[in-house]
Amino acid sequence: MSAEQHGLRTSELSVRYGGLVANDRVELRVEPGEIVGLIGPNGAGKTTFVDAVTGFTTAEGEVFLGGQRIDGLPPHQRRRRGLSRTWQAGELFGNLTVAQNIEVAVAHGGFGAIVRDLFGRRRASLGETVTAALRTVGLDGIEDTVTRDLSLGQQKLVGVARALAGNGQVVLLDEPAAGLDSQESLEFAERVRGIARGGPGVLLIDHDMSLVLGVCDRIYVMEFGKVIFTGTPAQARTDSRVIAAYLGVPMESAHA
Ligand SMILES: Nc1ncnc2c1ncn2[C@@H]1O[C@H](COP(=O)(O)OP(=O)(O)OP(=O)(O)O)[C@@H](O)[C@H]1O
Repeated sequence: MSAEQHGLRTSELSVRYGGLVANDRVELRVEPGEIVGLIGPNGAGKTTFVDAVTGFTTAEGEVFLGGQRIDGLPPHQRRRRGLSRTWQAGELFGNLTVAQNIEVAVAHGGFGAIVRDLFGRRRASLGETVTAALRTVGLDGIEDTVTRDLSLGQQKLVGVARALAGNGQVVLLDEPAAGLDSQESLEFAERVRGIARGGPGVLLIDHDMSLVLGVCDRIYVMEFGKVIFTGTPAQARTDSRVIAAYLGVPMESAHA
């Protein structure tokens, strides 16, 4: 089976908002177990890409998940097939418990790969699914805590657990580390590594360059809707197009 049969792949994905081409024939792939970064200046089209892939905005082009075309499907069916996301603004209900927040996102029998690893081959109960999702982000034991009582860092991780809990294949994290301090960001990077080790591919969008360059296997850089660079973090640090897109700011200190 070719590598194309796994993970997420887009082909010629374009999004237009009136006269603005917000995504311009984007070719991107995320393999299982791989952490891929998507970076670029404000307004480059990163969130638009996540919206297009997950079905929340109209796009032209093709989206494949596990080798199957999914671009004709509505968002909930893409999620059921194993594609999930977090939202930039967070999407948790502060007055619900952590478990309740995750339960509302769990589609029938989702979270397959990780739960099967942890609990054997039988279908997991809702409670097991919640516990497994929290364990993956290092937050086991807080199921009954009311979400607004958590720190911001913990809330971000609950958002990630919630995305994972409906998911088996690829998770798209849209600025998951925004608002975290540098220590929390380091811990978060460890958690992302743990998630990818568990099987799912991860697409990480963030303005924290030390997080993205430190944790990702490969990086895509987007500018004005186009992918202008693909390569390893080490290659990104010295690529003239990437440096120019960040206005000459050294990559290590380029925070938006
Ligand atoms: N619903 C919309 N209608 C019209 N234009 C939009 C819409 N959503 C985004 N845009 C425009 O598309 C372009 C890409 O926006 P997008 O939010 O995808 O960028 P981004 O790279 O995620 O930015 P940031 O880093 O600030 O989150 C911007 O020019 C933005 O103003």
